[in-house]
Amino acid sequence: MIAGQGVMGRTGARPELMVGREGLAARTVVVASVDAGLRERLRRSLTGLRWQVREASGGAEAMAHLEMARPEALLLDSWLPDLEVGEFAGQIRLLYPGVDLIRADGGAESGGVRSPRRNELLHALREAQDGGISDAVQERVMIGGVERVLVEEPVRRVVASASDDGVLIPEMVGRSEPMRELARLIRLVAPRSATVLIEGETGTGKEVVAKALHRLGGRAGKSFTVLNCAAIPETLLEAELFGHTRGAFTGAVQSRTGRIEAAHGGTLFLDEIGEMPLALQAKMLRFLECGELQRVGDNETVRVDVRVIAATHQPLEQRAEERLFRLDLYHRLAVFPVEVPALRERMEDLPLLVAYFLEEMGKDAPRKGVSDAALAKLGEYGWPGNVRELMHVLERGAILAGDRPEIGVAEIRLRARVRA
Ligand SMILES: Nc1ncnc2c1ncn2[C@@H]1O[C@H](COP(=O)(O)OP(=O)(O)OP(=O)(O)O)[C@@H](O)[C@H]1O
Repeated sequence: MIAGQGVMGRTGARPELMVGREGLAARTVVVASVDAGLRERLRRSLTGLRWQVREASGGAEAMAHLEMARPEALLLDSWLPDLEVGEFAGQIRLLYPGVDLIRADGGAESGGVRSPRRNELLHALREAQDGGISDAVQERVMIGGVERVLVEEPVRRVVASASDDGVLIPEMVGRSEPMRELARLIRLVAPRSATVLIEGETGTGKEVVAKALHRLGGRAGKSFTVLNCAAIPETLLEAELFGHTRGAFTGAVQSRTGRIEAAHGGTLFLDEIGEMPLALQAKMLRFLECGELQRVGDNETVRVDVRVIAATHQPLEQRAEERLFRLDLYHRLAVFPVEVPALRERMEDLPLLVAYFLEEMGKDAPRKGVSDAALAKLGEYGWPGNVRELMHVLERGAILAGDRPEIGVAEIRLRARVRA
């Protein structure tokens, strides 16, 4: 069965996914590494590339997967806790000559014919390895009487290349043109300290983009702090962001560090920035311009080094023109604007996203597939809630399918009035 006639009909793209009782991801790869972070990054990127990933933290576990899962490929880290890698690789060659062996240390077995499949896996491996490396230079300094770790501009091992359009971001599932463009922009701006404004409808993945910017930048090893400006009452937001001294206002029984100061050295993600009250916007602008802030009720100025990434689902420029948002703050935030596409604008990514979420759900419960008709139904929908809505529809579908291995058309419950 070939998936996604409905999707194909919509976009003209040809999803290469196989669906049916075997599930959507037809190819299997074993990832053998003691590094859980590397395995996780590989699992995410390879799942997006339609691989079913079996993880092994050592050689013996990898061997068991090779025996049980009969995979097409094995990605082997340069060190294993229980077996000597070179010897293990030699055994694999003998016992499983049909398995594509890719070694992280570039050992002899990683040669051979450079098939598209090998290239794809090698590429994913390099990406995942780079994602784990932070070459940030750290320095301890005293700020406001407190020792802080300051992160200098990093000397990154891998510098983003604007022309490298084949390189996607592992945690962002999608290979459509809008996602390629987004990945290109992320890679360009991540290593810089410029403020980024992420715009996009609800559920498109703005926070995913913000995290990718943090991970690929020089502050990867530092904190990533999220503050949703819409979730905190207006009266508390200033103190939450900037901190306050004891007695600064009724109820301030002790002094408190604000989120900006707490994020020192790292990245501060201001979600729903459009909801920030106008009075606070002036204070935020001052901080962005000089990197200094004053706690509520305090005269002392504190210098804070933080990268600010903001997100909005509102048309912020328009709100600024309507004087609902400060125009000067808009320009300061939008040094580098990034637009995350709505799901309906990249429907060719739908099968990949479905495969990815089924795989994710398969970690806690028996893995399910999706019938052709169900996938077609998903392809005909308008997705006002974007990727988040797709995830929830699949979760609900999997529960409704009960013990059946496949989510059928009846289990796909969509909001009636928003069909494309
Ligand atoms: N490209 C993607 N690949 C994988 N998962 C994604 C992708 N985009 C979004 N998601 C998932 O969808 C959910 C919603 O994403 P996220 O919270 O980043 O959206 P958002 O645009 O910030 O939403 P909101 O505007 O409501 O804050 C999350 O669970 C996220 O992991």
